[in-house]
Amino acid sequence: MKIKVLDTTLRDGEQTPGISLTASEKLRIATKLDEIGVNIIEAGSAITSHGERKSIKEITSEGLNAEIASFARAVKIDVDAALECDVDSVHLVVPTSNLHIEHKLKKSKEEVLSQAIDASEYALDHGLIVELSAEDATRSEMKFLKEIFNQGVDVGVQRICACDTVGMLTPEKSFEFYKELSTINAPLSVHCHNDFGLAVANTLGAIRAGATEFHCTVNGIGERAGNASLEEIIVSLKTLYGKGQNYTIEDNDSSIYKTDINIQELYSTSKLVSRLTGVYLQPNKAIVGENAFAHESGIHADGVIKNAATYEPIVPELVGHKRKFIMGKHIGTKGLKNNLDELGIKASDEQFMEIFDKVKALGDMGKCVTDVDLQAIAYNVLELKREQKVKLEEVTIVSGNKVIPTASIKLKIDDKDILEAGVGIGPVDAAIVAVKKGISEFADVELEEYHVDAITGGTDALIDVIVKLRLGDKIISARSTQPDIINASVEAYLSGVNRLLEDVE
Ligand SMILES: CC(=O)SCCNC(=O)CCNC(=O)[C@H](O)C(C)(C)COP(=O)(O)OP(=O)(O)OC[C@H]1O[C@@H](n2cnc3c(N)ncnc32)[C@H](O)[C@@H]1OP(=O)(O)O
Ligand SMILES: CC(=O)C(=O)O
Repeated sequence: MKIKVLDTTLRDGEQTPGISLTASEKLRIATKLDEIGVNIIEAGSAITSHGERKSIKEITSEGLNAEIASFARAVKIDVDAALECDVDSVHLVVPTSNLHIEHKLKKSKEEVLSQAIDASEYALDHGLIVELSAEDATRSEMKFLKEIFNQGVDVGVQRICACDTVGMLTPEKSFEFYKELSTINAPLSVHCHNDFGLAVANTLGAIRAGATEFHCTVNGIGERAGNASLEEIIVSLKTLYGKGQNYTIEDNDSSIYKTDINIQELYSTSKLVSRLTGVYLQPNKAIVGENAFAHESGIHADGVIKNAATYEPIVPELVGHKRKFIMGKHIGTKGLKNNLDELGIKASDEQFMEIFDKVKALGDMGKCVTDVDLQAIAYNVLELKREQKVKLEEVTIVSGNKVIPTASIKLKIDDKDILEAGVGIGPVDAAIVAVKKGISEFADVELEEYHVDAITGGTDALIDVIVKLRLGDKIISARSTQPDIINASVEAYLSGVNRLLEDVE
């Protein structure tokens, strides 16, 4: 059965407190959603502001394949605002629970019903596709809900949607609820919120019951605890309702439920949305979190090395992610051997056990060992010394409340002095910009992640910086711990760069 995807990252997702995307950021996300096969993009809520209308217009003028929708209340001005943006459709929302009708709208049911139908007719008369949506549907009287939907269908709305606005469903109730609504003569859509952490399960329940479209957001962002997450639903539909663990890209059409989504782009889409919205992903987020395919425990790493299926429900490459073996307290010998092999380090049995003991000791101190830490430990044990290609000679920062943060940097690269300067959003950014310029002749190293932690809490704390750097396909993590955030950042960056450049040579 074909299931349509309405992605509302740019509307409900943007309603996450604190998020406000610029028009160009919205366009980048919309373009990505279109590329990965989203059928309907809810680009925003046109009535919201002048800026919102500008963003939606930029998206509608892009000629994307997806249907572009605007949220609209059941009022003429909202539909007019949507029309001004040249959208294809409106997600026309009307509250249906007594609670919302009496306390929020302060209207009677009859008034709400005629408001919904009038607004639907108005939108249809102006050439829009209408998805008539019931807000707080799951706390509404079924009789009234059906009445609104049936009257909507009678005047020509193309789709209906029932929203679990405050996440009150359970998977069982969801199945029953959407089963009942699936008897209405129109494609049925499900919109679930995650207040009890059940948005994805409830969405799947609704699809099992006959919903043929679901609403979702990338990374599950949205009001309060968020919405049902695109990546979790897609992977569940393709694998759990298909060939399970044996699912491969070639099996795209083998699942009971088929979507147009390119599953291999889910991780890159998640990263894009996380970066542009500034909503940092919890590491244990299913499918796309940094730990979703990371293994520290020795028993797990050993199992995964022998056969990944032992501790991975799907291979990470399926969603464009990567497997990682983390080095900490719980590491075992196989996991460590794997990481040393990846770094190209060969050790005798005795040397290996010495490296292993040192990693365990750091783990006991609460440390997580980065690739560069492991390399340093191994070189120490193996009594190897490698010359660093890029050495930091000087870094100077100018920063304050009345200047653009500026950094000048002196590097020694293969005994050649390099002087560079850079400006940035803050002093750390300026320093990294300057370093990046300094090494640009040798390598284009991308900073993929930057984490900073004040270890001892106060303003005089030791600063622990961990960076993740990419050079082509090669990704490396590196750290520096120092009292000064600029020095720690530059040192962590350069130690990662040196490690990456060793591989190039
Ligand atoms: C569950 C959801 O996600 S709903 C979507 C939430 N999204 C938004 O709120 C988008 C951003 N919102 C905004 O920019 C503003 O709230 C606007 C422009 C929509 C409205 O602003 P204002 O006119 O100042 O109204 P305000 O936001 O204070 O109150 C909302 C009004 O809409 C009414 N309303 C709420 N939902 C609906 C609806 N679906 N249909 C018709 N009217 C509605 C409320 O009753 C209230 O009207 P009232 O003051 O006459 O009682
Ligand atoms: C419409 C909507 O976003 C909701 O009811 O949750």
